[in-house]
Amino acid sequence: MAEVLLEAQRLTKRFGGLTAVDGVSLTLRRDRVHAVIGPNGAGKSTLTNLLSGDLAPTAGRLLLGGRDVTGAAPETIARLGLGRSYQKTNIFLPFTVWENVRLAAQARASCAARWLTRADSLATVNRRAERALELAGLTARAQRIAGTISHGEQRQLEIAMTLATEPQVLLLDEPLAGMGTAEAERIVELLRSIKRGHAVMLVEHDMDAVFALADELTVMVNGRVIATGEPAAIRADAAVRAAYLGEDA
Ligand SMILES: Nc1ncnc2c1ncn2[C@@H]1O[C@H](COP(=O)(O)OP(=O)(O)OP(=O)(O)O)[C@@H](O)[C@H]1O
Repeated sequence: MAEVLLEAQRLTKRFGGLTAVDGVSLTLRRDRVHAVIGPNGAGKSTLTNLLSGDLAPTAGRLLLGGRDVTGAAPETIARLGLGRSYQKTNIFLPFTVWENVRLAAQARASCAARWLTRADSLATVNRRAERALELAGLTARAQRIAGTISHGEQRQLEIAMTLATEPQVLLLDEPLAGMGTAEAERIVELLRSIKRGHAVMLVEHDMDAVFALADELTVMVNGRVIATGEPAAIRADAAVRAAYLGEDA
């Protein structure tokens, strides 16, 4: 079995009287895509925020690379190897594609840079940015202004910016949102290629993409996990079909 990079143990998040995430356990492994699906309001974004440290859990534990990071700040969790993309884009539209990716690479380097000479750190940042652009299939777009590339390319840029921090674990929140079929197919191919070396958690409503990519799925409804397993088992699960796919059990 591939190496475990992230483990959530019975994570819970309450907002006042509402339990948005209710005792969710989840394991992310290197070289695997783990999709989290569920209807609107199921708690997928809240779970993502718990894993990235953007929200602190009310209860439960979070382990990253075997270290307990429960309640740690997002910057600490990012430094320990977790990168995430957001539903709302973080791109600086007036800047070039290259400048956006370089800024993301620089954010990661700011700590390490203290130990390096300026020239070394600059070279490291540039190398990291170039690699991220290449992995995301955007090398040919490097000098374009980010606001002028297509919606699909902007989502690729978002992924490149996440990769530029050189994470081990990637949390991708609806990377296919608002895309046409051809663009979606390109991103599916891209995600398939970047899963090598990374543990990927994919939150996505596009079921074709989910079933094309996922090695494992977790299905959430009302904050709870109702099923976890391989795609074939999830497809066949009566509770999932009834609760989520809208079919009679
Ligand atoms: N900051 C918050 N304060 C109060 N309630 C919240 C907060 N964030 C989320 N919720 C509630 O928690 C529940 C889960 O929301 P969440 O956004 O995690 O679901 P989701 O599965 O990501 O939905 P979608 O697919 O629409 O993005 C919802 O009932 C939502 O209204």
